[in-house]
Amino acid sequence: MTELVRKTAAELGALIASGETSAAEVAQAHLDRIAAVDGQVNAFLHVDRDNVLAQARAVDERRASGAALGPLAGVPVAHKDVFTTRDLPTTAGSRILEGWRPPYDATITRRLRDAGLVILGKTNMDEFAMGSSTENSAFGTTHNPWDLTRVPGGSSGGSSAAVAAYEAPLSTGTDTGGSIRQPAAVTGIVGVKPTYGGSSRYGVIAFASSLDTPGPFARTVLDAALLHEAFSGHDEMDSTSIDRPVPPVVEAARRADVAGLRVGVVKEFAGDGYEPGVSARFAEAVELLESLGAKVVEVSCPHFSYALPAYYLIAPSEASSNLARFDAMRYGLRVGDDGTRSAEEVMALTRAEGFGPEVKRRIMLGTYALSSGYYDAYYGKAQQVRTLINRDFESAFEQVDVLVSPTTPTTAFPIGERADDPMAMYLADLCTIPSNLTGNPAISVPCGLADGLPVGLQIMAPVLGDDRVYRVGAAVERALEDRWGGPLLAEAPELAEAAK
Ligand SMILES: NC(=O)C[C@H](N)C(=O)O
Repeated sequence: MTELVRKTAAELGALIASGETSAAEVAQAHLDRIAAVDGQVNAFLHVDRDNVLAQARAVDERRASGAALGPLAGVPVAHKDVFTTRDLPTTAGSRILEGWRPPYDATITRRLRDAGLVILGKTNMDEFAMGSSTENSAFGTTHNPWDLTRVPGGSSGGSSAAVAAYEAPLSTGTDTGGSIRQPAAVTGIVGVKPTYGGSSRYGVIAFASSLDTPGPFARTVLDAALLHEAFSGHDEMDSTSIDRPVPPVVEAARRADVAGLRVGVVKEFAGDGYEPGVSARFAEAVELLESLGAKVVEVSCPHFSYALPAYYLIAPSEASSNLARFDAMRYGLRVGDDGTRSAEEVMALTRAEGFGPEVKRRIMLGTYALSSGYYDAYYGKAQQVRTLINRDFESAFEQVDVLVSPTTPTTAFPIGERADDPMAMYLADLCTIPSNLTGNPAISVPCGLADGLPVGLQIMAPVLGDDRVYRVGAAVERALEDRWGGPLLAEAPELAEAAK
């Protein structure tokens, strides 16, 4: 592994800006790393080497011609395969979109291109972002770089694995119920769910539109903040985009202090179902915050226990509506269209073959929850629970500045362990779902190892208080790195590199 792929995005940006290295060299180093390890990790679904090098050379030319470029110009980024890219396929991990080439870029894709970031490729994911392990991808499972027999989390597991395996310094994901924070936690990296509406959903293939939130993955809190800042800001193409200044996340990540901050420990997120190693690392992180000058109190959020069941009514309901667009006429797969069948028959055959079992399960759940006679009992009730969870957050944030919990109750589980047990899979998002239901920002930062596997600390803040999660996350990162003598990821076993 070359030194270049171990650098942070901030370091790479500075090295490229000073001319010590070029965007082309950085891109080549990452392409070599992908070639050497992705056969084992399977983080990427699409990589177009020539296109990567052409993008990098174009950035080097822009710089040579004196163009003013941002701090991440020339730095590679990998996109979850749910962001449309006009020069690469976009499948959302589904057979139904296999081979689809979007005619346009998502706003986030376009903004990062304009800022000079180089798109390395598209990463694997659970089909339509439904899952917590990437095992629901139609294109094979991604492996956790810490232990290749385990999952990298999900649904954005390709993006977390790519960053943890040094195949990319930065990646994007989407978090509907935890799909950025949970994979970040179990691969020992940083992942952020911004405030809902703070990151554009335009060109992001929709799962549950009132919950879907694009966000960054990185190996440091500062890198995540730099990426967050680079793609954020109001987007008139997304009707739920917030027209307010972007919270000062980079400044907050540099500030990295917690003195005088009030930190609330969520009482409901402990006990049965939490691995002892996860609870122990979490308790130590809370002590650390106290030793850094934070005032720690326990806070009760009584309705958080209903978040998971409410989510599994709301998210499938929205999905059943959003996924109706895959009708065999407009995009991707078309099965049985031999001139003898009606459009309805072709649609039914295509959807039966094109969607995997988890997607079908959710379409059925959602269609049922929205059906006449059941709507008020299920969907309507779940929306009321959402209001109660929002009130829990509001009253908590009258007492404290941030809330903390473990990101997910367990470390990375073995591939196959939960594949046939959807309920066990859903529990991975127990602690992350409340902030999706209400739009609050939250981060996961590494807080240690349990039996050799990474544990994540979740920090949640009030809506539009994204800077606060970066400030506290960076303080924890700095203090733990001082204690450990370096980043947690340095503890990960080296992956064997395939010969060229
Ligand atoms: N997509 C997500 O953010 C969450 C979740 N694991 C789900 O399956 O719905």
